[in-house]
Amino acid sequence: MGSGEWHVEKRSTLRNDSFVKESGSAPETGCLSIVVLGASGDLAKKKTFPALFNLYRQGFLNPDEVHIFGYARTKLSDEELRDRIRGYLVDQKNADALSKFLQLIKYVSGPYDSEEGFQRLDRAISEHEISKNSSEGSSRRLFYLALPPSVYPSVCKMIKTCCMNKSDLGGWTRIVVEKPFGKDLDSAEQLSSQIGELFDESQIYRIDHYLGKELVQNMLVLRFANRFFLPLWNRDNIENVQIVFREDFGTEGRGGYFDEYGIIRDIIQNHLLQASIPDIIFIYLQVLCLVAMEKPISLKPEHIRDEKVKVLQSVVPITDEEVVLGQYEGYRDDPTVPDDSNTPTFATTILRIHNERWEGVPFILKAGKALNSRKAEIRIQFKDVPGDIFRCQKQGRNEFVIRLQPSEAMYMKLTVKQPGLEMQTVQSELDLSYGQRYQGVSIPEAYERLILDTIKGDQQHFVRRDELKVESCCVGDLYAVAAQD
Ligand SMILES: NC(=O)C1=CN([C@@H]2O[C@H](COP(=O)(O)OP(=O)(O)OC[C@H]3O[C@@H](n4cnc5c(N)ncnc54)[C@H](OP(=O)(O)O)[C@@H]3O)[C@@H](O)[C@H]2O)C=CC1
Ligand SMILES: O=C1O[C@H](COP(=O)(O)O)[C@@H](O)[C@H](O)[C@H]1O
Repeated sequence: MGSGEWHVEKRSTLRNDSFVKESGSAPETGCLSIVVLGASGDLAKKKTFPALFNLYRQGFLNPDEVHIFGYARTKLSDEELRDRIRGYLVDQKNADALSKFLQLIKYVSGPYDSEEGFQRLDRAISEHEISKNSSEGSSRRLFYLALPPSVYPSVCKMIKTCCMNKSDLGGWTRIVVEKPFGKDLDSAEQLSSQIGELFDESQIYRIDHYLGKELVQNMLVLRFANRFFLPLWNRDNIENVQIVFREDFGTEGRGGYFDEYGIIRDIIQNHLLQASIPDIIFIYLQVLCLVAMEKPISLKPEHIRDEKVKVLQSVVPITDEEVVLGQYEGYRDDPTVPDDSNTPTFATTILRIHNERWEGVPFILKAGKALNSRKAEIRIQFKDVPGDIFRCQKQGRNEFVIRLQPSEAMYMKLTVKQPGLEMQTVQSELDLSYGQRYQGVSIPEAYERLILDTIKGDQQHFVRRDELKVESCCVGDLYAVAAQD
């Protein structure tokens, strides 16, 4: 390879071979049925079906093996469902792939709590399996719950009663559930128990799609494959860590869902921490874990998740003084939001981690909807240089910034000599912007990657039950503050 050239391996080779070797699980083949429950909804059309289409057109879903089923209460024909989602499937230019993909989709309408509907769904899946497996073989059934969490227990019960894979020769049944996983510790535990009575932990994939974002997936590599960071990543060198999520749009008709959960559960608990504050804060806990955790003993999912749990267990209870909540003007104008709603759409809080590495370092989490820009980033701010000899100028701090979106990038802010005859300092950047450095490489959408992981049985980027419990504990204080206000 010439200088300046680089080589991108196919994703399947990149991670999975090493992972499969470590975990000892063999790649699986055979008939695959993917069932999207809540197929009439917002998530299904915006994220789930587009991710499935992208996997299909890149060759990750074999048309000889796969069939996709939509299930929801709304009465629709197969063609009506296809028409609803067609506009969200990107590669409109590749009409052939698009129409072949749409033909793989069938729709079954039924309630979420009646065996009759799920028996019809089971028959549709079985017909597909029989048509694909001329001789009996392993069959794989993936149920994706693109639904409000309130219906998870009944849907899981129906799947267990009516729709499990029947092959004695292998295969599996897996369940993907979306956050928020409950509203507080009690409801999270209750939901976990209800689902846990029906399925093994190895069958349950709790999805937080921020864990599928390229730069979040890069965190372990950055931290543990670079000598640069190893000695600096601690309380001796780091002043604070900021994890920020801003959206420049509001609830847009999702108020019915959002108002019940709020920004803490929507984002902070899930994506940023995966604990339990307004929906936005939920997102942040997982990201925080990746920034703060110790090196796992291997890349095995259980080893990584063990280290994340330790971080969450070390989070100190949040105090009222370190929480600010707000609601954007106009939120209550959304017809799906109650006129007297007090639900926060903005939250900022400080988390403190009581361990040897992080004692005294504030982790500042900020998340908000309908702000003036859209951005998600992790900003590591370093301490000032001791004994600064450039006193004439106020030196900027060193910062390491990981921008998750938009335009994935990471850059280091550092002080250099201003070019010229004078000895003056100036802040500059070492910049790795993905758009420039990896031109022509398409970065997979988070959901693509995570759905592929569920098919491969890799739970590394999903939330384990005990992680969820500790998360809910650590943000429980935040919920309490939100409830007071
Ligand atoms: N939308 C998004 O961008 C994202 C959503 N999520 C998560 O995905 C899940 C689904 O979200 P989303 O698609 O936005 O939600 P929707 O409100 O669009 O609900 C999805 C479907 O569920 C059914 N449904 C809605 N409300 C109820 C109810 N009260 N009881 C029973 N069924 C109901 C409806 O189908 P029908 O009436 O036809 O049965 C609806 O089409 C949530 O857990 C959310 O947190 C996660 C990340 C992003
Ligand atoms: O889970 C959610 O995430 C989206 C933001 O996802 P992004 O990948 O587009 O950044 C957020 O809008 C939504 O409220 C929340 O439920």
